[in-house]
Amino acid sequence: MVQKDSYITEGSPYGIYKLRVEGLNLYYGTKQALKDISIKIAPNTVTAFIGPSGCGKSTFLRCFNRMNDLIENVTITGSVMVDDIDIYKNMIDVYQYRKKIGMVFQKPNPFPKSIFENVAFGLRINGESSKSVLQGIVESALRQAALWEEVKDNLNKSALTLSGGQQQRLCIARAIAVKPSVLLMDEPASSLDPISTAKIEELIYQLKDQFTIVIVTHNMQQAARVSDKTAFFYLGELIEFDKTDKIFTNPSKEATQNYITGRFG
Ligand SMILES: Nc1ncnc2c1ncn2[C@@H]1O[C@H](COP(=O)(O)OP(=O)(O)OP(=O)(O)O)[C@@H](O)[C@H]1O
Repeated sequence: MVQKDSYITEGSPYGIYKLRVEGLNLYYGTKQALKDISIKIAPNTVTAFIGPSGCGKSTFLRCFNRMNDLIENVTITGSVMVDDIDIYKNMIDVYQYRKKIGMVFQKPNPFPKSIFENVAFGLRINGESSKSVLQGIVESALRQAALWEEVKDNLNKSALTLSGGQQQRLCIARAIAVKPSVLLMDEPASSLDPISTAKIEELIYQLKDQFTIVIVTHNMQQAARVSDKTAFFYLGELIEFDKTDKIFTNPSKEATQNYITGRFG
């Protein structure tokens, strides 16, 4: 039996990685934005992507749910394996696949619908119509997103009446209601005040029991607080990937050291 702790800290003793990328290159037209990226991410961990603006963090994050497919002129080579399946191979049904991957964006983007319908949205699309099932899952997702107590008496109110921090937790509830196995977060707290940010960070920490989480952040304190492992990117390359403590206290590469000490970026 694998000890969960060794799973988390040492990666995967039996080679079971949730996400495994090998030799990934991505071009926007002729401009290369990602260069020969390889990385292995263990299940039930939080991985932070850090690096100066324009280094490719968001582009790389979008490779995991094939969102770059929606951008014209993008070419991708190499492999991105999720649960040991290469998601860029032709036989993948992208629409079905994306359901496994939740995404939370920088700016909260609730639909102009009620709080309840925002969380129920993906479930309804998946064909769930039973009121009691929907109610149960909506409540559970809102509880997991630490929003239930604040909204339980107002589930029919428009989501747009919530504060920014509440809206972001609602978006997290919406993402997790359909039970994805991976949760991608692109600077999820950058538009929020410190109290809302602390709530989101607490949430990320708790959600890793159920999901594999990858978060892009400009905030190095945040990366240090919430992540198990940190990947430092620079000019489209993955410079260093290691345990978060190591990256922030004793990085192996000079470029990482320069970045975390604020010498550039
Ligand atoms: N849709 C696009 N078309 C062309 N180039 C793009 C596109 N999106 C990103 N790029 C370029 O790819 C590079 C990486 O951008 P990306 O947004 O991934 O970086 P980032 O590290 O997430 O930056 P930031 O921290 O500022 O969000 C940049 O040079 C950017 O200009």
